[in-house]
Amino acid sequence: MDNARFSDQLASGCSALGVTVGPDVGPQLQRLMAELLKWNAKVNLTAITAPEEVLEKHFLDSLAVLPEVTGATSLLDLGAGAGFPGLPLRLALPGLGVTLVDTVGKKIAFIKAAAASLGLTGVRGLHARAEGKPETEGIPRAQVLIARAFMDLPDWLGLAPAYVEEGGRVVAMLGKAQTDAELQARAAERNLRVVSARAYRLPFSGAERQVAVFTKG
Ligand SMILES: C[S@@+](CC[C@H](N)C(=O)[O-])C[C@H]1O[C@@H](n2cnc3c(N)ncnc32)[C@H](O)[C@@H]1O
Repeated sequence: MDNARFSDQLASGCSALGVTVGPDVGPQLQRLMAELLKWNAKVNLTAITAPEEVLEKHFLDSLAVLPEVTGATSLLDLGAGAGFPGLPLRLALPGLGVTLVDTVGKKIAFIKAAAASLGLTGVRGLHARAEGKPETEGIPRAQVLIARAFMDLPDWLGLAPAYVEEGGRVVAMLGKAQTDAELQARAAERNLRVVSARAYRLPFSGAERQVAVFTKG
């Protein structure tokens, strides 16, 4: 994908999603894509490798949740894989400190290398397993905890509160939409409250997504 097409697709995708990013974000995402595809040729980081799909399914899907993250100063991305959604969110929100956690060392090695290559400050890759004990795991709490394609919602909501600072929120990026009643029930099981839930579609494939936000009590 050449630069002009990448810029056009990013702009039209952001517009369809109702999000805005600064002028530096496009070139930085292009560099991130180049790093991802270079690494992925040697080590398996993601099954999504066609540039158009990386742009839509990794980059734009990550940026789609900007409204749920904007305003936070710290973000913890559990099960970040090759850095999604944490890395695109950090690119769009330069003041955000982001910790990305994964059990797979090569994914964390990629995140660190990509952050260094892009000159990103405030990005920490952590090779760890999240099991609900942040102190012993060495995983810091954050104002906003986020995960995409990490665990089933009930398991995720069971684990999540341990990683959120007081007054913080849990952002769940869901492939399969839940009804309001289902979200309320899942939240109540874990002594959480639903703050918001929003369905959206990826701009080119039309794939359905949902983002739900929870807070304690
Ligand atoms: C399906 S991938 C999703 C990756 C990324 N969030 C995305 O949406 O592209 C799930 C990731 O969670 C990681 N993972 C699974 N259980 C974990 C745990 N308990 N702690 C940290 N990472 C975990 C896996 O290694 C894998 O990289």
